[in-house]
Amino acid sequence: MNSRNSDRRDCIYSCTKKMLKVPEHQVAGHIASDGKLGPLVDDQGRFFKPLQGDSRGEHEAKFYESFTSNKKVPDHIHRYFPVYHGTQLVEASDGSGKLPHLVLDDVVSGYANPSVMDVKIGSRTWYPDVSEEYFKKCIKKDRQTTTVSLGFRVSGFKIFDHQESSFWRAEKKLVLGYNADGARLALRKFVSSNSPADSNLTPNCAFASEVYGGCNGILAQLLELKDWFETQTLYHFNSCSILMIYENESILMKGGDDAPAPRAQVKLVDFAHVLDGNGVIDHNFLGGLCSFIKFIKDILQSVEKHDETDTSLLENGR
Ligand SMILES: O=P(O)(O)O[C@@H]1[C@@H](OP(=O)(O)O)[C@H](OP(=O)(O)O)[C@H](O)[C@H](OP(=O)(O)O)[C@H]1OP(=O)(O)O
Ligand SMILES: Nc1ncnc2c1ncn2[C@@H]1O[C@H](COP(=O)(O)OP(=O)(O)O)[C@@H](O)[C@H]1O
Repeated sequence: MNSRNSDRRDCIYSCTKKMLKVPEHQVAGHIASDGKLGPLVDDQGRFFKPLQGDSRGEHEAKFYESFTSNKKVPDHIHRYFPVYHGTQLVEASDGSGKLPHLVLDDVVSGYANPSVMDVKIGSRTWYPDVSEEYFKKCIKKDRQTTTVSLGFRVSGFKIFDHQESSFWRAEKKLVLGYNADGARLALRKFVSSNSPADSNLTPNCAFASEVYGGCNGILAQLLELKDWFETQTLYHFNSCSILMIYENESILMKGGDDAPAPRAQVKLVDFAHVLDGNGVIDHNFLGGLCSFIKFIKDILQSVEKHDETDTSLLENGR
């Protein structure tokens, strides 16, 4: 491919003449490659998600409009959602001309080398009144993945590999084939410093305490979300994902004067299937979230146990 063609593929100009690119850190969903329709990002920290057909896009835009102005949602919960900046006509990634896109904050834009994981929450991705065809498609995938058995499934992830100074991306086919052990291993691998590419290595969970643990870590954020989900009856978050993001360079610099915090973040994304809660708890999301939290807690406990054993061996001079 000559460089002009490759420039055309990766860089698309919007109506405002801002350079838009295929997101480097997208880990799941529809991807804007090979002439397909998918999200784009600019260099100002904005994420442009094309409104999907068959009303899903309109539905997601309506959710953001409602959620953004909903005074019943506490401020500390708003921070778990990407900031919404309305919709905008943008040159679509599939070359089909200008299409409406949701304009969102790009939640990974502040990171140089983010590790990112998308986990779809809930023990079912279908919901009442969907078409028979959609129901069948969803239930098939829900049974084939850990959605039914665990109440969540890993949809995709990438890790910044320090040894190689490059990103390692989990293969989508393998990720969708995980059973409970596979999901557990992926969650351990996500916070490990040993080579993700080597499937024979046991993940060392070197970053687990800093990323999953601590008062600002992933677990604390998930627990804050759980608190809200235990009482909120405003929305039902069908087929919605939790994104986990952190930067591991900062952890490796620990102890250094300039060492920044790992900035472990939880964000919720994908609201194409959100329904009104109608005064009913979102049991599907809440149940999945509790199960996911248990997996994260178990990893933290196993790391703490390991550290305690090391300390007692040292104290006993062994
Ligand atoms: O197209 P597929 O089969 O990859 O399915 C998409 C899912 O990919 P998956 O293979 O489960 O990781 C995809 O899941 P992720 O975002 O990858 O977790 C979505 O569920 C997507 O539907 P929607 O945009 O939320 O309405 C799904 O898209 P639709 O097929 O519903 O358009
Ligand atoms: N606001 C955002 N900022 C950065 N990345 C995002 C944002 N929203 C979604 N993503 C990335 O795009 C992926 C797919 O998003 P999603 O909304 O689920 O799309 P789809 O509807 O195609 O499944 C996520 O896994 C994440 O990597």
